[in-house]
Amino acid sequence: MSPHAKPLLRALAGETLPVPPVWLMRQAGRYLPEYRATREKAGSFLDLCYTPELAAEVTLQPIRRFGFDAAILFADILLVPQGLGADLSFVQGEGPRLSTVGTMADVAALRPTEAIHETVGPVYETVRILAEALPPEVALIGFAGAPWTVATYMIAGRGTPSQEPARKMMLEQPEAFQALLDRITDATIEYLARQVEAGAEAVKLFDSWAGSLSALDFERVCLEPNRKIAAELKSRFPGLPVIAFPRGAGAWLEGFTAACGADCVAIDQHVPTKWAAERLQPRVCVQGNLDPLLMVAGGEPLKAAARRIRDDLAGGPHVFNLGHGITPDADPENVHVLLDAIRG
Ligand SMILES: Cc1c2[nH]c(c1CCC(=O)O)Cc1[nH]c(c(CCC(=O)O)c1C)Cc1[nH]c(c(CCC(=O)O)c1C)Cc1[nH]c(c(C)c1CCC(=O)O)C2
Repeated sequence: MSPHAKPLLRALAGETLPVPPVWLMRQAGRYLPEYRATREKAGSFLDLCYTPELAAEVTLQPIRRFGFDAAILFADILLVPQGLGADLSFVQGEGPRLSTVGTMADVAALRPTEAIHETVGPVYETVRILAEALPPEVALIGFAGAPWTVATYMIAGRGTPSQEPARKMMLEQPEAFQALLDRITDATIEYLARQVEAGAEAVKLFDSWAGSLSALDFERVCLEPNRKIAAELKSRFPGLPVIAFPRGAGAWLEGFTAACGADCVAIDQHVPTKWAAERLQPRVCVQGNLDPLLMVAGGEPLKAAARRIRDDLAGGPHVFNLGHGITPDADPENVHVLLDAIRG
C-alpha cells in the first residue's frame, strides 16, 4: 500500500476527503481502563514512556478499541529536557517536576544535543515497534514539544498557570533565554529526525502555551523556532508532513500559518471553524477543534458540535481532532458517539 493511501497522510498532503480522518489528542490516556492497567504494570509514568513494549501497547490500545486513522507515539514533551540533563519526575496528581534553568550558567551546563539519545533512545524503539505493528491504513505520528512550551517547564520546573517564570526570564535575561530556546530547538530537530528514521510518518509540534506570549514576542519565540524545526526536517526528509499546534495563538494564527511552513495547523476550540475555513484552509490542512468537555458531556451536544465542525471544514483538507487533549473524566463510549457522528 502506498503511504498516501492512508487517509491521514492524504489530508496532510492537502486532499479534501469526503470523511475527515480522525484521531484525538491524548487518545492513549487515563480515560481508558486498559491504559490505567498498563500504566500500573509499568510502575511510573516515566517507566511507561521508557519501556518500548508497554509504550507501544498503550499507543495501540485506542487504535484497537476505536479504529482511529492515526496513532500518536506514546511519550511526553518533557523527555527532551530530561535528555538535556534536567531531573524529571511526575508527582501523582500534581504533574511534572523538573530541576530549573534560570541563568546562562544553567544553560551552559545542559548536556550537548548528541547526548539526548542516550536518555530518549527507548522512544525510537517504541516507534520501530509501532511501525511494524500498526494496521496498514493507520498513520504513525511522532511528536515533540515546541521550544517555547518546553522552555516554560524547564524554567519554572513545573506547569504554571500563565508561564510567568519563563516570561520573566525572557524579559530580564534575554540572552540566556534565547540560548535556551536555541538549545531546545537543536535537540528537538535531532529527536524528531530519529523518530522519522525509526518510522514516524508525520510529526507534530505542541506549542501548548503559545497563547501566553505577548503579540510582540510571538514571532521570535513561537513562530521562529517552529519554522526552523519544520524547515530543517523537511530539508532532511523531503515531503515529511509537519503539524504545528500554536495553541491560543489568536490573531497571530493566520500569520503563523502563512510563515511557519507546516502542512497542517491544529486549532484549539476557541477558533471559529468558518474563519479557519476561509483564512487557513486555502494554505494548509486544518486539524481540530472539538471542545474536549464535549467528550465528558456526550449526547446530542457532542453529535451536533462534531457535525458542525466537520461541515464547516468540509471544503478543504481537514483532520478531525479535539481543541486540546481528552481528559481523564471523559467517557470512552462518547468516542463511539463522536465517530458515528463524523463517519455516519
Ligand atoms: C504540556 C504537555 C505535556 N505533555 C504533552 C504536552 C503537550 C500537549 C498538551 O498541551 O496537553 C504531550 C503529550 N503527553 C502525552 C502524549 C502521548 C500521546 C497522546 O496524545 O496520546 C502527548 C502528545 C502523554 C501523557 N503525559 C502525561 C500523561 C498522564 C500521566 C499519567 O498517566 O498519570 C499522559 C497520558 C503527563 C503530563 N505531561 C505533561 C503534563 C503537564 C502532564 C501532567 C498533566 C496530566 O497528568 O495530564 C506535559
